[in-house]
Amino acid sequence: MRIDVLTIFPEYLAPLGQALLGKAAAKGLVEIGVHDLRTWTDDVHRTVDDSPYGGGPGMVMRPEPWGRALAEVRRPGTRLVVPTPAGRPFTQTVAAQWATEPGLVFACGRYEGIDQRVADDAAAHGPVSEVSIGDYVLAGGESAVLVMVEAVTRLIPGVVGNAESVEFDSHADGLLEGPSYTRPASWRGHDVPPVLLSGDHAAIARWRRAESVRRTADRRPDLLAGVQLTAADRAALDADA
Ligand SMILES: C[S@@+](CC[C@H](N)C(=O)[O-])C[C@H]1O[C@@H](n2cnc3c(N)ncnc32)[C@H](O)[C@@H]1O
Repeated sequence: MRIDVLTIFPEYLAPLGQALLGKAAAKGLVEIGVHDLRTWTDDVHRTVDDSPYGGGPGMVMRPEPWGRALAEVRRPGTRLVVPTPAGRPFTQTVAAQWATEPGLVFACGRYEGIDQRVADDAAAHGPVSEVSIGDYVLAGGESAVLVMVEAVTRLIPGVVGNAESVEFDSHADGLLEGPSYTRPASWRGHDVPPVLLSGDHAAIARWRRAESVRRTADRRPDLLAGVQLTAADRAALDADA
C-alpha cells in the first residue's frame, strides 16, 4: 500500500518510520511519503491560511495549496482521507476496508480546518472520507493520521507477525477482547483463572468468548447492538445479572 500524508508539520509524522510501520516499510508492504503543504504555496511567506468568510474566530486553510498538492500527490482513484472532529467515526470496520485499498492520501488540517471546497472538489477524482477519531478536538490532523495509519496498516497481511494476532483483537468481531494473563500463575495473591491452565482448548475458547461478551456489556454496551449474540453469550450475561 502507498500512503501519502500532506501536512504543514512533516516532522510530526516521524513515528511513521518507527516500530511496526518501519518494519512494514522495510519489507516493502507499505510505502510512505510525507509532504510539506507549504511546497505548494505561491507567496514569499508560504501562507496556507486566511480568515474565515462570514467572520468568526481562527483561520481556515486556503484551498489553492491543497488543490495543487493533491493534483501532484494523489493518484486518480485513490481515497483522500480528511481528518476532522466533524467527520464520520473512524472504526475498525473502516480500517479493515481501507487496508484492502492500494493507496491512501491523508490531508492534515490545522487551525479551524480546511476550506470545505477541497474535499468537495477532490470527490471528482476518487473517494473522499471526512472522518473523526473520537468525540474530542485535537489541535491538528497529524496525531489523528498517526492513529489511522497504524490501525490500517496492521491489518495488511504480513505487517503483524504471529506473535500478535489481529484476529482476536477488540473490535475484530464487534466485541471487546477479554482479559489476558501470562506467567506466573499466581502474583501478589491474584490467581490466573484456572480454566486457562486446564489445557482444555474448547473450555478456554468458551471462557474467552464469555469474558469478551461480559466486558463489552460492562464497558461498551452500545457495541452489543451490532453483534449476533448466541444462547451461550446470553447465558454468560445472565450469570452476571
Ligand atoms: C482545531 S481542529 C478544527 C476543529 C473544527 N473547527 C471543528 O470544530 O470541527 C484542527 C484540525 O485538527 C484535526 N482534528 C481535530 N480533532 C479531530 C478528531 N477528533 N478527529 C480527526 N481529526 C481531528 C483536523 O484535521 C482539524 O482540521
